[in-house]
Amino acid sequence: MESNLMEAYINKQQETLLDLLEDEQSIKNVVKSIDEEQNYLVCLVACGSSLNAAMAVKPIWEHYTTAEIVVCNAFQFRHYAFKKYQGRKGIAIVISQSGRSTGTLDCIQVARQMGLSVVSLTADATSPIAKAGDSVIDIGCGEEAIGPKTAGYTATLMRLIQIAVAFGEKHASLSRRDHQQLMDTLKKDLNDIQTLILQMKHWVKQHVAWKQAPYITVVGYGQELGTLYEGQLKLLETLRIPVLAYDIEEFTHGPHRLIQSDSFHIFIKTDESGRAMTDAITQFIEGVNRNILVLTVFEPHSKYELTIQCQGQLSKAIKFVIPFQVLANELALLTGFNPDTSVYPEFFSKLRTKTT
Ligand SMILES: O=P(O)(O)OC[C@H]1O[C@](O)(CO)[C@@H](O)[C@@H]1O
Repeated sequence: MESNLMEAYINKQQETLLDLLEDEQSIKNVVKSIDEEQNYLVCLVACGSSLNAAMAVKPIWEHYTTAEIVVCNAFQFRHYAFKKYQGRKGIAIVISQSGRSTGTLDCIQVARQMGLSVVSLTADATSPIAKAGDSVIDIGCGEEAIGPKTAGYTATLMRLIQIAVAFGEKHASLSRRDHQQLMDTLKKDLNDIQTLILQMKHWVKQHVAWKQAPYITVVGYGQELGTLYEGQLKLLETLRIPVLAYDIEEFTHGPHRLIQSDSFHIFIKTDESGRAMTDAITQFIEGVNRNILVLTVFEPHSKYELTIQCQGQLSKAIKFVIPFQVLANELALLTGFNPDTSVYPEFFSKLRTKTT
């Protein structure tokens, strides 16, 4: 029995992602219709967790396409991108899980004035953002009726990964066989999401002191920066305490002073260049407190480490965010706060950043 809606959304991710993986045709049709040239521009435009998803997949896009990939939040895009990119050939992929963020919607008109064609990526085919695009890709997760998004975030990631890989196949940087292999590995990697969720819930039960965290730092590097920002957003949306995300080396230039007897620290340790620095910092923190969690692709070599199994590169963005989602919901529930609750119900209508 699930305690709240957020838990239900977290739990439905494995099934949704595996279903999305089987549904590639709509993506291929849209990608086929895009007529890209040399020096092609792809702007990924979004707000909040949709922006974090764009950030998390940028390295995958850069790996499989030759396009210039620009990730831009909606405000920056509307007010500052025009001069820089006007006249360039390309597309804007306008991402909004609800399809109702007004700033993101306005970006569609700006993109057209810049000469870009627009692909809308949304979970609501009847939304203003779906209607305004030249073409629409359904995120396929249905409505997520609470503030802190989880299912919509990973479904967005999956769609953006599928589009990047479809571009790769179209331009023969990926053979059909390589494409199939990539997708088969991704499928295997996604098959144990539910186990990862249970593992994380077990971890929370053994670390209930984390519910008292006055603040948390989240540190990582390389391709995992988008995941870091999403992890930060999830924790602060539910726990409503400061959560600060830093690149590994940046953490050593000032933010290290946040290491105190009652501070809490999460690290993402992958097979890129920051591994040794992560080990050095966690060893240092251990001299001050024991409130450390290291999410890693490696076998655990200390009691702080929790291994996330990823055979392929495509699944990392999806799987590394799951522990943050579970932590965010379970710790908030332990504090007595249900993250399903709308904290300021009148906020969006007053600020007009979302239509109803
Ligand atoms: O993807 P959308 O629907 O445009 O929403 C952007 C952000 O707005 C929120 O719905 C509320 O701030 C977040 O949950 C989400 O990340």
